[in-house]
Amino acid sequence: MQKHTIMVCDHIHESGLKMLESQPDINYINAADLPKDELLKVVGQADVVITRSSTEINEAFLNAATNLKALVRAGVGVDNVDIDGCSKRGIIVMNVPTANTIAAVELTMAHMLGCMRSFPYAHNHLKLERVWKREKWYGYELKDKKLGIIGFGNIGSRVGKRAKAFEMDVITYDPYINPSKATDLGIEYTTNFDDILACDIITIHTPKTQETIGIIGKKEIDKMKEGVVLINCARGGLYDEEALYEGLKNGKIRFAGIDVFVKEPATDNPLLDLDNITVTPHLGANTHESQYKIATQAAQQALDAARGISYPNALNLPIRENEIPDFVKPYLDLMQKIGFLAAQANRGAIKSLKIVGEGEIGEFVESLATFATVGALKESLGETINYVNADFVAKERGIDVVKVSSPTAGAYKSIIRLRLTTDKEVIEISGTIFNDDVQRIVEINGFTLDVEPKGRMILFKNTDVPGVIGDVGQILAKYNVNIADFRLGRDKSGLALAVILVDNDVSEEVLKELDALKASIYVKYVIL
Ligand SMILES: NC(=O)c1ccc[n+]([C@@H]2O[C@H](COP(=O)([O-])OP(=O)(O)OC[C@H]3O[C@@H](n4cnc5c(N)ncnc54)[C@H](O)[C@@H]3O)[C@@H](O)[C@H]2O)c1
Ligand SMILES: O=C(O)[C@H](O)COP(=O)(O)O
Repeated sequence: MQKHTIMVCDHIHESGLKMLESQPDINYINAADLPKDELLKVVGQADVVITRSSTEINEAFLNAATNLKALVRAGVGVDNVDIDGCSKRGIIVMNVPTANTIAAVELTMAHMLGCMRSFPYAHNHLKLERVWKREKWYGYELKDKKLGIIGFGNIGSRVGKRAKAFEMDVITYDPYINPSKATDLGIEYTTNFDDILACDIITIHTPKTQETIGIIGKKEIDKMKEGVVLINCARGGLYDEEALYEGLKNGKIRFAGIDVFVKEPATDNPLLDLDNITVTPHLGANTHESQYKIATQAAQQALDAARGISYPNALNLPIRENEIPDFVKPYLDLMQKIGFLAAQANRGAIKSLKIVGEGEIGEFVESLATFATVGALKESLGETINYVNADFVAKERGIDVVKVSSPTAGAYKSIIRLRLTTDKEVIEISGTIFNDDVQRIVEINGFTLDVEPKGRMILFKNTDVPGVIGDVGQILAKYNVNIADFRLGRDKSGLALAVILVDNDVSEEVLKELDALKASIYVKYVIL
């Protein structure tokens, strides 16, 4: 039995570990307790890894992970993963997007309440210092305060709902959502960031991207109300930490609730020296319920990926299987075969690929191009080319990939065409699907045909003179090569192209003999 290795690089709930341990085809390695430099020495064994935010998936990791095919981030944020680096290497990156939503939402509410009532400070005063001083701990209420939410996705929107239950006035800024997502909940939607800066409390729930790093800095804090409260349970660095420190120190920011830091573990962070901040060590996802869900989902995703079954929540696959209509799938499969066929029939350094989708299939030309590229490069790169790295590899090799779509397809409902140009020649192949799933090559280099693309195929171009078919048949018979199907295309200039499907392997000797026929223009042999 072929065994796949799944390595767990960070601590996940034992429910997920048990799922991995119990699989006969899985070699499971728990490397969560290894120091990260030690991890690099063993990660080369892994086909699939499961990680959390504590493992940096950078160049050094990827260079060490020589067998890695897929990575499961057991959580939401992938700012610790070099996704481009993974894509270049054909590594599929998945996350587990919603399993920790509630945990993060509730921690955000806890921080908000903690900030309003100085909860941890009052607690420590009594518990650690044994001081009973009720008048020292007057707090503030959430009711009637205005909450500004930056980022209204899974977490932000649920924070909004809960804030409404506290009778807060809520406004959100998220340029990427349909405003009705907020307004349907009675939450104001704004495209003016200053509306957020004018709030009593501000919380952020965006991913960490070039656009959101430092989205709150000194300039923004200057515009805020005196005594504003800031919450960050999303990612360190969304609030510029120096500006946050300054604002807390000079009292412009009355209080902050912070779960995440630029550098973690954050035991040396100057923010910890302040006494108007509540901090937690990146606990947003750390509830029993959420970690159980994340670990079991991550383990299942890792198992499916290791076995090549599916890649749920893949972030760098250009095509999401569940978003592709059923009628498109056989065209994609056919396009990959056409790419493979074309590259075998026209060996050499590929210069360009022109992918055309006509008719209904036209709008899926991007996906057709990915499949054509995989097919065309499979001849030279074998299994190292896949749907994740196809675009990168084509670019790296200087292959010009041209995509054309047209709403009409002549006599067909849809037709797909590939023109593959190498340093030697050009080949053009077109295909279509009949009766929903019957694949057919309908044209090769201008010759109209009707061939099922499968198995061993001889392409024989010749001058269209009497006796050629008989000669070809005789040679194949002489070498015990059985003909399964013989399709002929002819053109007006007196040339013909035969596509001969055969049951047995065809040797060089046979091909040479066919090519030696007087009528022969070329002989090509391909295997699909
Ligand atoms: N502290 C924790 O342990 C913890 C736990 C879970 C999630 N998180 C983090 O919380 C964040 C949100 O997670 P989610 O599950 O809600 O993600 P999500 O993808 O559901 O929502 C993110 C939202 O941010 C919006 N957004 C993106 N760029 C924006 C911008 N420039 N301005 C305003 N809005 C923008 C998106 O449109 C989206 O609606 C992520 O950074 C995630 O890593 C942290
Ligand atoms: O993005 C996330 O899912 C959270 O920040 C949780 O990260 P963690 O798995 O490292 O706790």
